[in-house]
Amino acid sequence: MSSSSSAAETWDALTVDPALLTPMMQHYVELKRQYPQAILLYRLGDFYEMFFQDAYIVSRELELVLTGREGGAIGRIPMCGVPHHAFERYAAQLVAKGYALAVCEQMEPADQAKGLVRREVTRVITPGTVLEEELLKARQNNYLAAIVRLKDLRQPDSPWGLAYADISTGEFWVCQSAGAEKLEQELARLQPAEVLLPVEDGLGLNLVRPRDPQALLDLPGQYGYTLRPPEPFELSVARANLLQTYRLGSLEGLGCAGLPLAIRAAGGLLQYLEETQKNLIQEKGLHCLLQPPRTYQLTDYLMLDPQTRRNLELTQTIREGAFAGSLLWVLDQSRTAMGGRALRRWLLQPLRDPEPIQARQDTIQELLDHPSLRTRLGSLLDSLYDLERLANRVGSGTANPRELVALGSSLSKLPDLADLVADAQAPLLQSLQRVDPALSDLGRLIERTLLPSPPPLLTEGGLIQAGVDSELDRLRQQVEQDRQWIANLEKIERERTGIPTLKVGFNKAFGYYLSISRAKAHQVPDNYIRKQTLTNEERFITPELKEKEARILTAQTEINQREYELFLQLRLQAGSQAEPIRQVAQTIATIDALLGLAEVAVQQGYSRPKITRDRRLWIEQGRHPVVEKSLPSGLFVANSVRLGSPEGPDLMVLTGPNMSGKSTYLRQIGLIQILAQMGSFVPAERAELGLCDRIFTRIGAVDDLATGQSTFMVEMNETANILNHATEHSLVLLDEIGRGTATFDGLSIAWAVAEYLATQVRARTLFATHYHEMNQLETLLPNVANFQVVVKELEDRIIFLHQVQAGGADRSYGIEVGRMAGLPKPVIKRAKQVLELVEKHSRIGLGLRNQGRNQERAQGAKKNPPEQEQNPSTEQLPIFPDIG
Ligand SMILES: Nc1ncnc2c1ncn2[C@@H]1O[C@H](COP(=O)(O)OP(=O)(O)OP(=O)(O)O)[C@@H](O)[C@H]1O
Repeated sequence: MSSSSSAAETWDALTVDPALLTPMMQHYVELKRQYPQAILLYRLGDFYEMFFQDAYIVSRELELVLTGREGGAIGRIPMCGVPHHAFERYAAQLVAKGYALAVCEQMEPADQAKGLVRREVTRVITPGTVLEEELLKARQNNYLAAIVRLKDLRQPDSPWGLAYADISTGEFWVCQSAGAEKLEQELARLQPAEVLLPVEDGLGLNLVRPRDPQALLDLPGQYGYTLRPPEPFELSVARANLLQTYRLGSLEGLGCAGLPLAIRAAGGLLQYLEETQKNLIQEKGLHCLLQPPRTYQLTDYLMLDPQTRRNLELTQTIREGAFAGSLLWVLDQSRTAMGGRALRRWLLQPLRDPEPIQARQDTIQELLDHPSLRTRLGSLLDSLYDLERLANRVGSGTANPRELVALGSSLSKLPDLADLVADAQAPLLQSLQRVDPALSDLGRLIERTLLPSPPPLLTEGGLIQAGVDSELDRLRQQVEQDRQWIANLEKIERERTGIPTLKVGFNKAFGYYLSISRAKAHQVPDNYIRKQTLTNEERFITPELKEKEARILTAQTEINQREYELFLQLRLQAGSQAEPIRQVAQTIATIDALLGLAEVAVQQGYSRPKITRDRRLWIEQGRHPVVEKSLPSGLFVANSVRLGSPEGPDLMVLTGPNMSGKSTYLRQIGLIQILAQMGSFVPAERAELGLCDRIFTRIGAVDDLATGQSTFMVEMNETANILNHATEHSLVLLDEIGRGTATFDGLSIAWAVAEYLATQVRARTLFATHYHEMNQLETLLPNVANFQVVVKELEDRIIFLHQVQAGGADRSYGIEVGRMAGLPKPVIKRAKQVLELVEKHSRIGLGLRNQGRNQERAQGAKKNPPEQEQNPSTEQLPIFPDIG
């Protein structure tokens, strides 16, 4: 970096002495000090410029050239700019990286300014308050969250309150709970774009970007935090804010009256929006942008921790982080973006109450039974726009003409939608039968008022249909006549002057003119006034021509103004219906998501699972939804499972060679349970499933380099988490616990973990392992059963059958798999010798060879399970009785 720029690096717009700056830079610095937390984009002609530290940040983040500009006595100051027409693209990148932006516009044309051009910050965009369509992901919510915690969350069971909202759709939720782990789970589910946090010194550093080294120690570092002053988060202030915003007398109806931390978080969130969205809400208040908060409890839903979401590849694959290959990729056949968002929410937050699950199932069933309804519903949904986000665009008064047209065309289709489901039986479908007449009227009004393809700008006319407004029609007619007069002028003047090459032209500088070649210029009549002389032509005007032109211009300005006013009236009228639009949008989103699930069920042959209130996990001929779809049709081998019923085992020890399909089997069971609890049909011939409270997974080895933990440490952390939190209603999927350390340590841990899960927790567990010694557990505990994925052994190779059968495998075939992978022959030969020796001499091998003799004792232990439950000291099972 040059010496001048390194000097510049020390300049700080927040501390620089304004006396050293030009008047314009003084103004910049003044604004920057009002928005210290944001990057200030300062409009200069066709560019948004950034100066001082912002110039460095933006040039680094967007890989743009860092330049400089004379700043006054101070000399050159660093500068970086983006062209105004590319604003949205650059803004999207900065917001995605967690920056807040303050956008300063020119409020008057530079050539009309007396002195300094008037400039103002017209909006502040923060990652959680984005409304612009271009900056939002269509099929994902964009959440702003607020957290209130009483003390450091690293202290056990520390209570917290959470509020979150998506201001592009109007959703607003609150909850209150305790314990850092649960809060982390909620944040991982929501992936908030921005988290608000009250802090005592909230005005110092007030933006902590994702992965900022200064991150708050008791909160996950992958989110961006905006530190806020504490007052709006105080209970009395927050409560008053909620009551006032939603014009309520009490919070009882919202269900959060007794949840002070949730109320505080909600109040802080509302106040932040009031502050940052001033422009949007000034006339109407925040209730037009956000629905009243809905209260939920974590126990209303199947809890999925971040590892489980990742391991089961619910929304993205583990390896590439890609959407293709995830469960959502298979499931999402929704036609609208709002349906896509609903489905994603359901997948990340499956239900635990059988009733709403059955309501979704009933809808899917009815759609399955009526193929023509599916087809017609599908094509109607295809023609609908994102009503949920459009509701908020009109509610906030930011919708452009095209968006209003989209709203109108969607609303006027509501009666057609109602007709389609007129005979429907499922209550969710029936909820589309009642169309609020105010909405279909509004749809028709918009369609009657606006032209079908208006320009994106509001001020250039071309918005309003003929016949809507008599004054507008009169002005248009007058302009039309005057234009016609000008169009005829050419013919008339050619005849009058006898100059056949005479033309009527128009340019921005002079307006209309009559053009005549220089050779004929002497023939012009007296009333022609010469305006401009070019090489080959002379340009003239006449008083009459100018008069018509002036009339056209004035009328055009009036037309534009009138159209603009009519548009604003219409938008305001639409805005007053934001809440009913939002509600119908949510119903349509639900139906769209369910129609997509019905299509998947048809295409992939899914069946309706029976939801039970017990602990059964019965799946007949289940398949992995993603692996099945990735393989040629018919190649996936279906497998069954029966766990958790009174007569069935709780814990399955699953053995089998590498590559045989153990992980796939484990995952498919987790995925089927999630599908069932989100209300979907499942890839199985039949399934009967009790509702789970949580699904835990410990699958695969992922180094958590970011936290400096080794693979084994991560594995142990995750295992500890499972043992400490699983209940008898949980489903636990464990793949190769203990393989990250020495064999004997690993086996010992695996054994103890399985034993604890089977006897203490009694969670339904699938325990895949290469330690065949674990098969002994079956002989010792009544609720453990051995299964294996079988292979066919040929003389020179093994064939993977991917079939799960009762009984434990006695071999790993690890060496065979190594040979298939191309390990050199001498290595394979030597490995076989070593294996033989190890098996002969290891304590484990010895113990297991002796186990036959201990079978009887073991059977005795098996017959007395209640005693084991009551007295933990008897649960230590005799593994090596003859040796120890
Ligand atoms: N039921 C099945 N039907 C058809 N193919 C399958 C089936 N299960 C697994 N496979 C295929 O076998 C591959 C290996 O499966 P998986 O990763 O589940 O094996 P694994 O036993 O867990 O292996 P390892 O012990 O090495 O981790 C999968 O990528 C898939 O292509």
